[in-house]
Amino acid sequence: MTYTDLSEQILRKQSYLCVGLDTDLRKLPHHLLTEPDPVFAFNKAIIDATADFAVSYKPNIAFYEAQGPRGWESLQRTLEYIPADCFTIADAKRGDIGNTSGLYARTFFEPQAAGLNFDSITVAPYMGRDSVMPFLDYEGKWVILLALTSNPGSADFQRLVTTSQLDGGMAGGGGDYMSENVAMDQLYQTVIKTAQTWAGPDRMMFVVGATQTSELSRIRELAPDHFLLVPGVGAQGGSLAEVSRRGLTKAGGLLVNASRSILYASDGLDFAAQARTEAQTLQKEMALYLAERV
Ligand SMILES: O=c1ccn([C@@H]2O[C@H](COP(=O)(O)O)[C@@H](O)[C@H]2O)c(=O)[nH]1
Repeated sequence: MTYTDLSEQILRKQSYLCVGLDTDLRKLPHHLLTEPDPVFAFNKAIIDATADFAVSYKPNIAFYEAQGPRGWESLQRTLEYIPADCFTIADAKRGDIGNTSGLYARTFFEPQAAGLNFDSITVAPYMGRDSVMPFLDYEGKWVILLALTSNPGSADFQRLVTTSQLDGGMAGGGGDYMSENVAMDQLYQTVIKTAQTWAGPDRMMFVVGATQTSELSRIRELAPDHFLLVPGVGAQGGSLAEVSRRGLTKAGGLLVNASRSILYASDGLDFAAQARTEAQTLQKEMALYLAERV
């Protein structure tokens, strides 16, 4: 899916909702456990119930890998079932030396390899350029790079202040605090600046937690046109209003993820109906913010 396609879907559906398919076998409604593939049966019902209000689906790969081969089959079935007008994200957080990243890219982008054909994958940036480029070798596929994550531990490394030489140094651009030829940035800011020399907004997004709204305006300055994947609304308590106020662009520019708050709104027979209500509530709020944006 292209940048323009995604932006058009957002405007058409009046939504930038990404439904996170963090499907935990232990949390499924009991009546589904007799299905041949309970995880797929659950995902199918959730997708049917939420597709009117979502522009994207994000299976978190950990939930499928934890079930061994049958989890992988559930993932394949789920991906095939997601409507073609929705942007698909493999939340896998991969990245390794180039040779190995190439195999990860094959896994998630080449249907004839592992039976998966995602639009995008989340990638950890800390092994640098050569660990990310193999994903970008796949034309039309997207990298979603972890920048400032939603968890408390994001402060351990991502918020550390780093220095870089402006005259031919690493960051390529001005820093938040300047002294002569040295720019000082937080590490996540260096990630955002440097990664923009690897790919443009048409192939790369950044992960920014909904719990990090104090940094969001600065992030928008650093990456004015990039889509941001924003998890952390719902169960993690992030504010959709704040994220939208600081992050929305003319093209939309946001994919806001909610997983548990939608998937597990009810554990009874009405789980899909309750998931639909949760998704619709978020979409209605998003439509208001889309109308208000400059
Ligand atoms: O910074 C990050 C990066 C990824 N995630 C993932 O998003 C979902 C959030 O789930 P909720 O149930 O809506 O909290 C989950 O798959 C995380 O692994 C994140 O939360 N923060």
